Amino acid sequence: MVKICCLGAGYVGGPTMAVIALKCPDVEVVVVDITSARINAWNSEQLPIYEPGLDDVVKESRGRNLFFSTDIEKHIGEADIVFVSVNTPTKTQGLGAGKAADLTYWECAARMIADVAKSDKIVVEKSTVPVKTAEAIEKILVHNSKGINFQILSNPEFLAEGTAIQDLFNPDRVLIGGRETPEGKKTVQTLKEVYAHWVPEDRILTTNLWSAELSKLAANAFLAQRISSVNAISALCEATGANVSEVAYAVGKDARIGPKFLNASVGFGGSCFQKDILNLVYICECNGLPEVAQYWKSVIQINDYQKSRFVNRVVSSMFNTVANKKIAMLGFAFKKDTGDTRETPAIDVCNGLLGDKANVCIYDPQVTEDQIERDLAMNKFDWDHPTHLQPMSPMAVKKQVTVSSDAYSATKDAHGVCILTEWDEFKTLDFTRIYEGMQKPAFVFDGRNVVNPEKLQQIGFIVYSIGKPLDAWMKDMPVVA
Ligand SMILES: NC(=O)c1ccc[n+]([C@@H]2O[C@H](COP(=O)([O-])OP(=O)(O)OC[C@H]3O[C@@H](n4cnc5c(N)ncnc54)[C@H](O)[C@@H]3O)[C@@H](O)[C@H]2O)c1
Ligand SMILES: O=c1ccn([C@@H]2O[C@H](COP(=O)(O)OP(=O)(O)O[C@H]3O[C@H](CO)[C@@H](O)[C@H](O)[C@H]3O)[C@@H](O)[C@H]2O)c(=O)[nH]1
Repeated sequence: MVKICCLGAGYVGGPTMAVIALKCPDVEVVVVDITSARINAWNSEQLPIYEPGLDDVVKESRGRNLFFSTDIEKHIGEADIVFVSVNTPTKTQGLGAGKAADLTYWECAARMIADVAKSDKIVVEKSTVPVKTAEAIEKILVHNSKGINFQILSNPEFLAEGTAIQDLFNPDRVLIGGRETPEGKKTVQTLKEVYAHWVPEDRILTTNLWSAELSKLAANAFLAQRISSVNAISALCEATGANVSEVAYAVGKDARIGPKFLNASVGFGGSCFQKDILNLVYICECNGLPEVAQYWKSVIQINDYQKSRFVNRVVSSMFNTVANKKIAMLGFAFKKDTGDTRETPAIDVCNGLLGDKANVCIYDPQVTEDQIERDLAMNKFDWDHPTHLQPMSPMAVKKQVTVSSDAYSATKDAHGVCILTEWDEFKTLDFTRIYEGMQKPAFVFDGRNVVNPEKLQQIGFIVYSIGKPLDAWMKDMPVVA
């Protein structure tokens, strides 16, 4: 029986390994982590992450050929294939701070593998890493082990949160990069056989190591670039009376462009896009390519612009002040169907409103009050660090922020409602009831284009929808971006 051990029981390690175990009953999969609370949760009824379909997948394999453990040494020792899916956040200090990937966790993992391995192993990069990381990892493994043969593969993960299970069941592609030596090719084949249990062969791509590592950063950069492109156009739509949904539809009808990933929004969030583009920018700078670095940096600059544009629109529409006004925030997660708040635009929007002295009342179906407090107390780029390293929530957050358990109480007596996550339940809210409970004039600022602006205007709301023709109320109001 092939034995797999995965270091890192997070958003990637957990679901990915659960699917491998489900699809390959002849393979034993053990997911290990340094955080025992996370492992305990994976072994309980309340999994540590919310992901549609995940519970069923875990239930079917857990205890059969899927295990979660904190005994890292034992399971690395027994494994034939060691996946490493530890976090690779943006560095917050020192050389490359705010841009470069922090490989501390990866290096620790590699040293641990070298330390405890007593038999040959295939080590698989599952985390997103800078191109050429495999070379450094190989050196650590070789220099610190006693004659053991390590083969390294790059197998970046392309799942998106909220659709992780369907993405893993039916991936557009699985990418495996390896050394172009006979042994390297054999190793690629071994991993290919694992995925071949359920992924059609023509979707399993094999490349050299550097192409695989770089393809992951490039794919995220391309995806984020589409969002920044449509968001940039959304600002022009508001200035001219064009409708961004109509423009995106017309543009996306061109088969060369395609319709996906063209939804204008308050900005992209999540643990990957910003981090990976910053990493790409840093790599370009280190390779003497400042123009290329600037090109990708602009994707993030437009994203930051979009978030501040949204806050400024809220404040300027409400008589240029939100001081002491209750603003309801519907949605805090970075997208629907996840409880993940890493780099969610809601943090920036909330901070912007708090800076203008608003009282913000937040409702999100999957995000806890504790999480919101932690997020609002964090410095930028602190998001992917262990909980115990995060600063405590300051009193200001406690004073100005409340969390509600439903949309109706969150919006009660509010002056304005900001929609920041496209949860399905927000599409079917009773907005007449919400309007009746609010201060007048009542505003809705839709950062995800989930409501029908005309219908809400008929109820009496003043409505702002990203990139849509402006409400008469806002037409002549200058907005400083
Ligand atoms: N989240 C996503 O949707 C996604 C998708 C594709 C790729 N990625 C990439 O995958 C990697 C992991 O992302 P994530 O979202 O799962 O992160 P995460 O923070 O949810 O999980 C990482 C886990 O690794 C553990 N860890 C750290 N050092 C360890 C060690 N030495 N041994 C064992 N466990 C250790 C941490 O305790 C944590 O539980 C990142 O590089 C990320 O860029 C993420
Ligand atoms: O048209 C769109 C599509 C997405 N978003 C936003 O973009 C962010 C990221 O969304 P998405 O890409 O769906 O989720 P992630 O889980 O961040 O997944 C991305 O990042 C992962 C981590 O690297 C990759 O594996 C995935 O392929 C890649 O889609 C979210 O805030 C979305 O709301 C938009 O604003 N408009």
